[in-house]
Amino acid sequence: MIIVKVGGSVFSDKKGEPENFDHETVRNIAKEIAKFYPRENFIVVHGGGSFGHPEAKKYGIRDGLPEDWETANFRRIGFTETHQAMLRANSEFIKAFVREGLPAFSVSTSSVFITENGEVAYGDLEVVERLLELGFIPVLFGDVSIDLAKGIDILSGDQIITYLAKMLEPDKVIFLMDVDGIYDGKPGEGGLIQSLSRAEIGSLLERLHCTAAGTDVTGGICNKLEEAKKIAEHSEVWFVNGKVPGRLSGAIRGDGFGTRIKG
Ligand SMILES: Nc1ncnc2c1ncn2[C@@H]1O[C@H](COP(=O)(O)OP(=O)(O)OP(=O)(O)O)[C@@H](O)[C@H]1O
Ligand SMILES: C=C(C)CCOP(=O)(O)O
Repeated sequence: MIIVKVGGSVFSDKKGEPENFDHETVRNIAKEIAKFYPRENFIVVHGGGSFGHPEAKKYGIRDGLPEDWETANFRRIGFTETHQAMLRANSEFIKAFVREGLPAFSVSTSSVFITENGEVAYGDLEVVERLLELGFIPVLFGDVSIDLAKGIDILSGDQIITYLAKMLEPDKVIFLMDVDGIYDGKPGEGGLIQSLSRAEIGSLLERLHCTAAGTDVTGGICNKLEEAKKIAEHSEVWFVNGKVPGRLSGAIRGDGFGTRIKG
């Protein structure tokens, strides 16, 4: 089984208009998956991009539910609005996949996982496992979450993947990004790292100063590398450019262009 994370920067321009969606890129991703399905089983997880992140930021969802009723209710409305924005992004994914004959099925992350300070506290994967057994492609997404410590929070797609990898032990986890892989520095400045061991991630994080978070509410490239370090305990991890046709196929075959992380 292969888990594919479609980064928010792949399917939308995070600095562009709210809720912009790159239909052509997602159609190409679906076409590439269709070349391997059903020989391979897939779980797809997508990020927030220009859908979830602006709403989450506007309503301060990561700050949780305060005592003050007015502010708490503002955030409750924001919790709902952010989830609805993510459902709209998810619906575009499902439509694109179904058009390519892929039985993609939407699974709402906020109905499966409970967090504690933004980390998965527990998740009930029975539905996901049964969907896989029945030949479906479960499609999850970064979402709002009920949080044991803060009341509400955001659960990033990258953290969902870490939990799925730990519980389901996929053969491979592939992160699709809008750049060619992980760079030793800022993209365009540092060189592309084609191969990385799990043990080398710590020193890379130090070299990157983890300042690449940009406008994301869930931590950008640093969070991604932190999660990749945990995932590599269970599976091979790839970071490839999801905007360039053929790169996903290369990672699925195992001879692709991008960054490969081994345990
Ligand atoms: N050293 C680096 N290597 C690779 N990308 C980097 C690096 N430093 C900064 N970046 C930036 O990180 C971005 C990817 O992180 P980002 O959080 O936007 O990923 P995403 O998975 O597309 O988004 P989301 O979390 O919304 O799903 C790239 O667009 C890239 O410009
Ligand atoms: C902001 C929301 C709702 C989802 C965040 O998920 P990510 O883009 O995978 O970090």
